[in-house]
Amino acid sequence: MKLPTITHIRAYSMGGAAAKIHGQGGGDYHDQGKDHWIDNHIATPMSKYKEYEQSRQSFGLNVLGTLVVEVEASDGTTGFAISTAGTIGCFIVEHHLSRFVEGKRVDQIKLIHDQMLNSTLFYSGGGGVVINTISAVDLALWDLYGKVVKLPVYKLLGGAVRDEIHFYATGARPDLAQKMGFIGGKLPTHWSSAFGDEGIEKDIATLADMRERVGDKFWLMFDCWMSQDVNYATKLAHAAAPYKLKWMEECFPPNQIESYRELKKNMPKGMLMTTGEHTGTLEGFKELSDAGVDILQPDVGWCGGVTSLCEIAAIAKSRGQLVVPHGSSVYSHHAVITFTNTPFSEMLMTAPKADHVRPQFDPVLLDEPVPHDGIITAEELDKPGFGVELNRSCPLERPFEH
Ligand SMILES: C[C@H](O)[C@H](O)[C@@H](O)[C@@H](O)C(=O)O
Ligand SMILES: [Mg+2]
Repeated sequence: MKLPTITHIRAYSMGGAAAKIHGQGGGDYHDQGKDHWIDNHIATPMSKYKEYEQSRQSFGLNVLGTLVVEVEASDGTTGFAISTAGTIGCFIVEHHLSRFVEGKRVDQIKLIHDQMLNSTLFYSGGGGVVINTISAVDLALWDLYGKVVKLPVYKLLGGAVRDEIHFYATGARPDLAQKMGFIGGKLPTHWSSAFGDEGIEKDIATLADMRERVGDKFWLMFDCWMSQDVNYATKLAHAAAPYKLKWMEECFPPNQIESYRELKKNMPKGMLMTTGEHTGTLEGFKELSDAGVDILQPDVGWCGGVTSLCEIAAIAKSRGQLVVPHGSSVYSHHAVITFTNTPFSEMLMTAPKADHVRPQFDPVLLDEPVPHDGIITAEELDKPGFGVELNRSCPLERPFEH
């Protein structure tokens, strides 16, 4: 089969500080409207500042906005993907990365990936918005390739190793998630080292209440979003053990490898330590794996795309560790269903009260699949590419053209 070449790459943004319309959700799923659980006194490294304690949007968590990357082939087929990079990402795609994409064949994804990574090293530092942007291009290329050869991405990656993906839910209401058929509920912590022992008491009270509601078998986890120090995390883990907390997630910033190593030694035996959603390089994941992280949690839109996610999964596999990507919808589903060390996955509840299942990247992806009874089947993923289309009625802007 003679494969077409890529003739155009285009970048659009939605939301974020540069946009007129906010609270749309989308690729930057923290860019939600008012009274949303995801912006209600969640503990962060900024919690120590009174003015930034209540809301993560107040310190700019939704400042970037959604990046949409669209690629077009010489046969007219288009592919696209999204991530969290907004207008900055549009600039990088149009004025820098486009030169590595246009003119290549649709199957030259790994070559393009390596050129994007190496050509941006002088300003990416190996992570952050540059890697988010590269991830969106990589995902768009996989989508285009699948749509050209009329195969789902998971089949391009070697096929499913299981018939279904089972999900835990992240949100304020694990008790409701249990009723929806999820296998567990991950609670954001609302307090942190900045609040001392009182913070531990308050989050433990929430955990105890949830354990009462869900019974003994349902998984409960804490997501600590980089807000702790080793001593606080150690005390919280031991206080949580009687309530069968399954894991402590992202207690520290991504580069505090020694803190993770220390916490792993201090934690109650059997409790898992997880992290990775804000790490953007293979080297970073290797260091976390070396530090004893039990579950690596890359975000496929923030770690280098599917191409990088497959390499990260191999790092975990080489040590008998799991890779359970941070919630990233179809972009993660198509990869994890081909991974033997991903026994379950994450569904981020973006409904404002976490009381029903809303597509994570709503409203940007048309036909975005969601778990039913906590499950998505391989069959539901059986559509070309990532199986979704761009909702062109969204307020998308193309700020730069190359
Ligand atoms: C719920 C957490 O605070 C974050 O908002 C979430 O995006 C992430 O940490 C997660 O693991 O889902
Ligand atoms: Mg997390």
